[in-house]
Amino acid sequence: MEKTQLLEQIKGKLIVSCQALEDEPLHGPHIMARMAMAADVGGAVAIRANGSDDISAIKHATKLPIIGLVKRVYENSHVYITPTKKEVDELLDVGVDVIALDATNRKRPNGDSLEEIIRYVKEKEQLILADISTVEEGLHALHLGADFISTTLSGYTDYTVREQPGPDVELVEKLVHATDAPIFAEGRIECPNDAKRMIQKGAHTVVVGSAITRPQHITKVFVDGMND
Ligand SMILES: CC(=O)N[C@H](C=O)[C@@H](O)[C@H](O)[C@H](O)COP(=O)(O)O
Repeated sequence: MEKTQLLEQIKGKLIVSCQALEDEPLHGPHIMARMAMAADVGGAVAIRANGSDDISAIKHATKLPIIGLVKRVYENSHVYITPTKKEVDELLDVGVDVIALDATNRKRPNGDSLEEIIRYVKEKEQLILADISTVEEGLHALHLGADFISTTLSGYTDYTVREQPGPDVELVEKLVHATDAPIFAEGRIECPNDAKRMIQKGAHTVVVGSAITRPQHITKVFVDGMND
C-alpha cells in the first residue's frame, strides 16, 4: 500500500499486534491468523505480526495492511526486532506493507549499523517503522530515512527501564513536539482510555498487542487486580 493511503487509513485508529513466540500458549500461524481475523472483525485497521509463517497465514486470513518484523536473538546483541539484513530479506520474500525494525542506539549483530540496514530497506522501496525508546533515537532514525516512529521499545532498553506500568505518554508528547513525522504509540497500552489518550496527545495511530492478543497477560491483569 502506498504511504499516503496507509497513513490516511490508520490515522487515529487501532493497529493490533498479533504475536505469540514459541514459548507462548497461542504460538502458531493458524492461531495468529485467527487473531488477525478477530482484530479485523473488531475494527482494527492494520496488523503487526512477527515471522514469515505467521505473516503468510495472516495474509490469507485478512486484507488488512501488515507491519512485519522478525524477532531473532543473536549473541552479543540485545537487538532482536528485525536485527539484520537476513530478517529484512525474509520479510521481503513474504511481502509486507511496512517493515518494523529496532532503531535503538544499541549495538547490532554482525557489526551492521542502523544506517546500513535502513539504507538496505529503502533501496527495496519498503516503508520503515522505526522501533525506538527515546526521542533522540526517533529523530536519528528519521534522519536516516525511516518513514514512521513507534515507541515500542520504551522501557525495554537498559537506559529506559521504567518503574511505572502503562504506556510512555511523555515520550509520545515529546516526539510529537520534536517532529512532524507520524508517531505510533505502542507498548503497554492496556485499555481504550490509554489508546484514546495517546491519540489526544498527538500520536498518529496506536498499536496494541498484549491487552488484546495475549490471553495469559489479560488473565494475569484480572488475577492481580482481584488480589489488590
Ligand atoms: C518490546 C517488544 O518486544 N515488543 C514487541 C514488538 O513487536 C511485541 O511483543 C509487543 O507485543 C508489541 O510491541 C505491542 O506492545 P504491547 O504488547 O505492550 O501492547
